[in-house]
Amino acid sequence: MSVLISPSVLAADFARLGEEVRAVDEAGADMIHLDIMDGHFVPNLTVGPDVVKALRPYSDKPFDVHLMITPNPAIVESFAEAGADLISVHPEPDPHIHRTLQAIRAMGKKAGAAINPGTPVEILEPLYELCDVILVMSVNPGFGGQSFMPASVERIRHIRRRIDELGLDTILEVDGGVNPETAPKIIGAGAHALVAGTAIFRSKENSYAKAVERLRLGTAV
Ligand SMILES: O=C(CO)[C@@H](O)[C@H](O)COP(=O)(O)O
Repeated sequence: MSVLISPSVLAADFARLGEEVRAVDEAGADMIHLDIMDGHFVPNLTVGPDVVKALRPYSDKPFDVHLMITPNPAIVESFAEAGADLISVHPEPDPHIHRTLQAIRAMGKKAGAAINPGTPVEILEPLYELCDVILVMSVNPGFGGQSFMPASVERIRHIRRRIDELGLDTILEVDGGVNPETAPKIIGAGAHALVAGTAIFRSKENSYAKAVERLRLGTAV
């Protein structure tokens, strides 16, 4: 299975977001990752559905929207309407996570469950069948530029094993501190979708295409 790269525009130039989305699309990104934060579930604020909608014309690639928000069905729906293709939500703050995941699928979108580093992987047990994506946070969410938490490798391995045991084709995606050094460990543990902000938008060689390919191969190019 080839590795999917989903650049996180959290690290992009916010004054030129549309151009940045187009640039990573042309650089070979498989998806565009949009981090939505409400200042409650995580201590930061980003953008809402209007910005997602405004960015939609800049790329035909799937919009991979990660909602770091306290649960709110109307807000989830507004991101679907804005053009999200894949919507990941967190079980930690959501007392009705099954309903939320089912609602996302009912809107014709791929449903994802995202879990924080401190959340036991067992929280996913009742959710696997309802998910098209499992998003493993390898940093505490809220900010870009943090270091990959090494304990994530064992968590990824465990989730990969469960996906395979259940015979599912769930996308196993990892987000936080993903770079050319950590990518091989993440891929080796069984993930096949990588979210990266800093390693792409702030890569030293100043080529989004090289940065994307370097992550995809999990080696230097
Ligand atoms: O969701 C988040 C942070 O909460 C991530 O998507 C970050 O945006 C990843 O940034 P890097 O660790 O790649 O800089």
